[in-house]
Order: sequence, then C-alpha cells, then structure tokens
Amino acid sequence: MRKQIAAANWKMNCTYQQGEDLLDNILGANIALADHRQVVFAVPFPYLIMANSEVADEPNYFIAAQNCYNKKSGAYTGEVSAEMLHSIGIKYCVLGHSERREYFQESNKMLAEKIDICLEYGITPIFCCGEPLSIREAGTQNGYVETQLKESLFHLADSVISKIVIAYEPIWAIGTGKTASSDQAQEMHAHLRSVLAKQYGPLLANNISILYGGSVKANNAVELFARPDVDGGLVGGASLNAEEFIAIIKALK
Ligand SMILES: O=C(CO)COP(=O)(O)O
Repeated sequence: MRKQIAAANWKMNCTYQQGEDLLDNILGANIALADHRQVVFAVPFPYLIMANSEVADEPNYFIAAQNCYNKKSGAYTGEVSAEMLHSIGIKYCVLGHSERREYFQESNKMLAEKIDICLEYGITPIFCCGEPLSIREAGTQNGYVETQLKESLFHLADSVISKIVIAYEPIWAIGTGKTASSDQAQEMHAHLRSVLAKQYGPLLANNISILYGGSVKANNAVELFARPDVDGGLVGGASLNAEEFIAIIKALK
C-alpha cells in the first residue's frame, strides 16, 4: 500500500515552548503507526533540532522543514540550505507551498531546483501544488496543476520520482474553512495520478502519495482520507491543536 501520511504544517506559529508542548501532547497519545502510515511535523527552522529529538524514538514519526533555498551554499544571508537540514538529520522538506509562491515569488523553475538539491541530500520533498479560486471558477484547474507538476517534477528520472510526496492544496481552501469536497479532492488526485502515469507509467504513479491540504479538520478527515487517491493530508490550522491532530492521524487509511 502507498504511504498514508498525516503532515502538520505549523507555518509561522508557536513559540518554542508551545511547540514542544504540542509535540509532547501528540506523541503522548502513543498512536502506534502501521508501517504504511507516517506522521510528519513541518516546524519552523529554530525548532527542527528539538522536534527531531522528540520523534527520534518514535517509528514512522518524522520532522520536516517548511522550505529551503535553491542554491547549495554561499552568500545568501538568511537562507537555509538542504545540506544544513541534512546535517541535522531532517528527512522531509515542504516545497512550493502556495504561501511561498505568493509572498516569496517562488516559481515552478525555482522549485525544480530546490527539489533536485533536496533529493541530492536524501531529503524527501513534499511538493505542494494547487490552483487559486479564479482558476477553479474558470474550470481550468486540471491544466493549471498539471503545469505545476510538469515544470517542477518531470525532469526527474523514473528512479527518483517515487521519492516525492505531492500535496494538492487548492488555495481557496487554505485557512478559509472551505474544504474541497471529498469528490473534488478525489477528482483532482485521480487527475494528478493519471498525469504522473502518462509520464512515468502506472506502476510508479501508483506508488506516489498524494496528500490533500486545505481546511482539513478532525470532522472531515475520515471522509477525505477514505477516498482512493487521497493518501492523507497536509494540515495547517488543525495541526496546532493536539486533540484535532490526533484525530486526523487516526483518520489515516
Ligand atoms: O496550507 C495548509 C497546509 O499546508 C492548509 O492550511 P489549513 O489547514 O489551515 O487550511
């Protein structure tokens, strides 16, 4: 079975102490994860080392960075490299979140570079894609998201593509409380998988986890995650509440 993943994206939230308490509360629930299930916490940079040591003895729990730079090293004041993340044992990195694309002008091409560097350092990218409301209203979301995939991922060899996790996050559903219906999510996830299958063949496409993100909550996770092409979620707001996120972890297939 494909990996089913509950990923928390804390964004720019929590003090160090709050973050530590949140992790303690979630890990304290002692949810044992079957081998096809994983939990990932994407925490702010200053908390990576603390968070990584919290999950060190917890099988199938991992820590992610929320971003890294598209250059390997050098005079880029304030940036964080994939090599730095690797050097502290980080295994995942969220890339191309719509907030990065919007506020920091991250392009598909720049994201392709970030993906290559992460893979070089053995870091699994959680590649985010998703359309804005205007595109959804025009009905052209399939082509829009397909282009994001093509321009950032399709240079990857067959041997590497299965190392990517994809997160489909329709922008109109992020932080708005307006979740895509499970039908809308399934439809897009199936489309993305067919686009991947066209490029890489059905076998590889079937192995790639595609997470849904956008107002995932305890009360809609079961229905969303039950859909055949929805392999878990990338969760913002609800991941900041231990009880909510625990319920979301338990909703994994
Ligand atoms: O952007 C998201 C996760 O990366 C989704 O955020 P919300 O769950 O707060 O809508």
